[in-house]
Amino acid sequence: MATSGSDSQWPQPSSLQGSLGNPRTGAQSIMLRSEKERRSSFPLGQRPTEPQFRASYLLQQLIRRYREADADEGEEKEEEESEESSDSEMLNLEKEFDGVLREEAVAEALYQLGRSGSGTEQAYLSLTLSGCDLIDISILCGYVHLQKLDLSVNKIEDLSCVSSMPYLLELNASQNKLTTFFYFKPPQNLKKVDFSCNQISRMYDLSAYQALTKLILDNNQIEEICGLELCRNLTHLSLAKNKITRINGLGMLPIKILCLSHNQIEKITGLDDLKALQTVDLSYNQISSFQGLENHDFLEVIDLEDNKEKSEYWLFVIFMLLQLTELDQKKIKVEEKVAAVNRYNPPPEVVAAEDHMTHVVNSLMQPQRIFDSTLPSLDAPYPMLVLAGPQACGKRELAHRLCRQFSTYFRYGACHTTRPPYFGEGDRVDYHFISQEVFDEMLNMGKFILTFNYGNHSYGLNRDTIEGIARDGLASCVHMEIEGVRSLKNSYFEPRYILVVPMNKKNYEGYLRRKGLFSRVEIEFAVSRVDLYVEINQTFPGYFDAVINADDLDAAYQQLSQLVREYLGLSEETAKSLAPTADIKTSQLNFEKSFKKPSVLSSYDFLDSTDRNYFAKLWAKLSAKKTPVEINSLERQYKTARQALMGKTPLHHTLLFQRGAVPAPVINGVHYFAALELEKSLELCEDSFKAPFGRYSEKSVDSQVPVEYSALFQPCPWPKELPFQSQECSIYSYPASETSESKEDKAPEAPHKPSHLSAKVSLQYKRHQTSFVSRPGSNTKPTLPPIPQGRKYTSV
Ligand SMILES: Nc1ncnc2c1ncn2[C@@H]1O[C@H](COP(=O)(O)OP(=O)(O)OP(=O)(O)O)[C@@H](O)[C@H]1O
Repeated sequence: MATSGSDSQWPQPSSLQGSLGNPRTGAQSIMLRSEKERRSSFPLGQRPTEPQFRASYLLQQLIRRYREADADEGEEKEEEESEESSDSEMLNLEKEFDGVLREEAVAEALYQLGRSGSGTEQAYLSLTLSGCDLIDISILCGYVHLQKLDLSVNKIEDLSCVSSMPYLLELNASQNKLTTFFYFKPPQNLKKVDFSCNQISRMYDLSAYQALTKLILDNNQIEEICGLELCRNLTHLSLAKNKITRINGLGMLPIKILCLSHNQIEKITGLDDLKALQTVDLSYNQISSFQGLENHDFLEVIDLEDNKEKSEYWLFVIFMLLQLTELDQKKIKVEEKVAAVNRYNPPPEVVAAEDHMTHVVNSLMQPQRIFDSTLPSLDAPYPMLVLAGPQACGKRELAHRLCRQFSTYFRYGACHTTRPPYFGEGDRVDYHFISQEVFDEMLNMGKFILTFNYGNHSYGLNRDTIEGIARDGLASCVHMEIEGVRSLKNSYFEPRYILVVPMNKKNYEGYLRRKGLFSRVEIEFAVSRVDLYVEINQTFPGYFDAVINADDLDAAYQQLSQLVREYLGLSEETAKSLAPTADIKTSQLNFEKSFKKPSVLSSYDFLDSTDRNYFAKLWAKLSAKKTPVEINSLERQYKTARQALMGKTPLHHTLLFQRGAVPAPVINGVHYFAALELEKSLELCEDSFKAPFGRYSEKSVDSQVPVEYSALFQPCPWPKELPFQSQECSIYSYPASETSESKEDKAPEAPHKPSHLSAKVSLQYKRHQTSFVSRPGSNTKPTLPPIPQGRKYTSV
C-alpha cells in the first residue's frame, strides 16, 4: 500500500480503510458514508483541523462498534441473517465497482490541511488513492489545490486531470496503465514524478517541466532517453528495467543519482558532462568496457554488477574512479585501491619488479641449469657494464667501440629484439633480430634476464648471451633504456651503470630527424625521455655510477674509455695497447705486456686471475672503505638536501655538472711511502688543518687521503691531452679544466692549507705519478677487474 507516508503517526485515510475492510469492497462504501457523515458534522464553511478530523472519526468508529456489541441476544439470529444479506450486498457492490473515482472516496482520502498554493485559502493539499482499482479519475479536475497526489497501484490510463492542478509538487502514478508520458498541462512547480511500472514506450520533450528534480520511470518500455535537456534541476533520474541500449540525451544535467540498471546498454557513453554524478547504477546491462566513467570527481557509489566485463572489472573500475567508496554495494578497501593502481598504472618500480619476477618464475619452471659463470660468488658478482640512455643517443656505438678497444676485457652483449634491422645493422652484431613468436617463446622458456617494450617492439637481454660471454672469461657490455636498468637492478647482477645522455636536446632532436628512421611522435618521445634520465639522476644520486654527456660522441667515448680504464686500473698507455690492431703479433705482445708489467697495471696486485676466489679477493681488497668519490657524492647529496630544506630547488643538472672535490686516490701498497710522506706532512699541520672528511688514520695501503688534498695525488690520468676535461663531462671528480699540474698550482689555495705541503707532496706525486688509482663509484659495486682467463667453456 502506498501512502504519502509519514506526515503523522495518525493513520492516513487509506490505511484506515485497510484496517477496517477492503477498500474495494462494500466496506469502502460504508466507510465513505461514515466519512461523509463525519465531515458533515462540522459546521459548514468551517472545515475541521486535521487532529479534530481524526479524533471525530475514531470516536464514531468506537460508538458504532459499541452499539453492535450491545445488541439484544434475541435479535441475534435476525441480525445474522441481516448481516449475511448485507455481505452479499457488499459483494454485489464490489462486483459493480466501475473504477470511477467519486467524491466520497476523494473526501475520505484527502489529508494535510494547509494554505493553498495561491495562499488565499485553507485546503487539503494531499490526496492518496493508492490501490483503489481506479480507472477514471476525472473528478480530480476540481481539486485544484492539491500539491501531493498519490495514484499508485490503480488502473489509470488517463492523467489529464492533472492539468488542472497548477500547484502540484509531487505525483506518484506508478503501477498504472499509462501509455502516455506527462500527458497533461505542466504544473509549473512539479518536482517529483514517479511513472514507474506503466506501459510508457516513449519519452517526450519535457522542457516545460523545468522544476523537475526527480523522475522515476522504472519498469516501462522506453528505448531512448530524450526530452530532458532543459530539465535543469533534475538531480535524480531512474530508468531501470527499460529497453535502453544507449545512454544519451542527458546533456549537462545536474544529475547526482542515475539508475539505468536492467537495460541493454553496451557502452558507457554520454556521461562525460554529468559533472555532479555521485551514484550510478548500471548493473545488469551488457557493458563490456567501463571507460566513460572516469573524470567524475564526485562519483562515490557505483553498481556495475552483472555486466559483460571480465572478472577483472572490480579492480579496473576502482582504478578508474579512485575516489569511489563503494562498488556493487560493497565498501572498497585501501588495499584494493593499491592493487588497482599497480594493475593498471603501475609505478616503474612495480613494472620492473613484475618483469623480473616473470623471468625468474619462467626460468624456474624449466629444467634447472646452473649458470655458474655469471652466478656471483659469495663476495664478488660477475662484472658487467651497462650503458643506459635514450634511444639512439649513441650508447650502442659507444659499447661497440669500447668492446673493440678493451677486447680482452669486454664483449658486446647483443640483446634480442623483434624490431626489424635498420640498414647496415647486422644480425647478432647489433641485436639478435627475431620474430615476436620466437621472442614470446623465449620469454616463456625463461630465457631472458629482462625484457622491455619500446615503440611496439620487444627487447630482451638473453641469459645465455651473458653466460656465453662470461664463459669466455669476459665481462659483458650491454646498452638499454632505464626500464631495463630497473629490472636488472632486481637481479643478482650488479653491473656498473653509466648514463649516456644528450645534454643538448635540440641537437639530439635534429640528429634523430636526420637519421630518417623515426616518426615525429617517436622523436618527441625519445627527446622527452632525456628529462626523465636527468631527473632520475638528480633524484637518486648514485643510481648511475657515472654520467657521460653524449652531445659529442668522440668526447663521450674518450670519457667512457677513461672511466673504464679507471675501473680496470689501467693506464692510458695500457689501454691503448689493448686496442686491436692489424698486427696480430703486436697486439698479442701488448696483451701479454699488459698482464706482465705490474707497475703499469695498477692496484690489483696481480692476483692470479685463475684463482677460485679471484673476484672475492679483489672485492675484499677494494671495498673496505668509501672512496672519496662516494664521499663527495654523499656530501653533494647532503648539501642539496640542506639547500632544499632552506627552500632552494636543486638545479636540474646538479649532479651532472657539479663537480665535487677531486677524488683521493687509493694508495697502492707499492707506493706506500708516498702515503707515509703525506701523513708526516699532515701531522706537521695537524692543528691548523682539519680535513673535511677526516684524515686517514692508519698507515695502511688502503688509506685514503682527505678529499681536499686528493688532487695532489692525482695519478697519471687526465693529462692535458685527454679530451674529457670539460666541466660537463662527469659527475665524478676528475679535475675538470685542469691538468694535474694546474691542480697542483691550485692546491695551495685550499683553506688552512700550508703551502709548503703542496709542493712536497706533488713532488712525490710526480715520482709515482702512474701508481695511484682512484676508484669511482660505490663500494657496494664490483669494480671491473681483469677477467679470469682460465675459466673458458666450463660446461653446465
Ligand atoms: N633488453 C633491453 N632492455 C631495455 N632496453 C633495451 C634493450 N635492448 C635495447 N634497448 C633499448 O631500446 C631502445 C630502442 O632500441 P633501438 O635499437 O631502436 O635504439 P638504438 O639505435 O640501439 O639506440 P642507441 O644507439 O642509443 O643504443 C634503445 O635505447 C636501446 O638501448
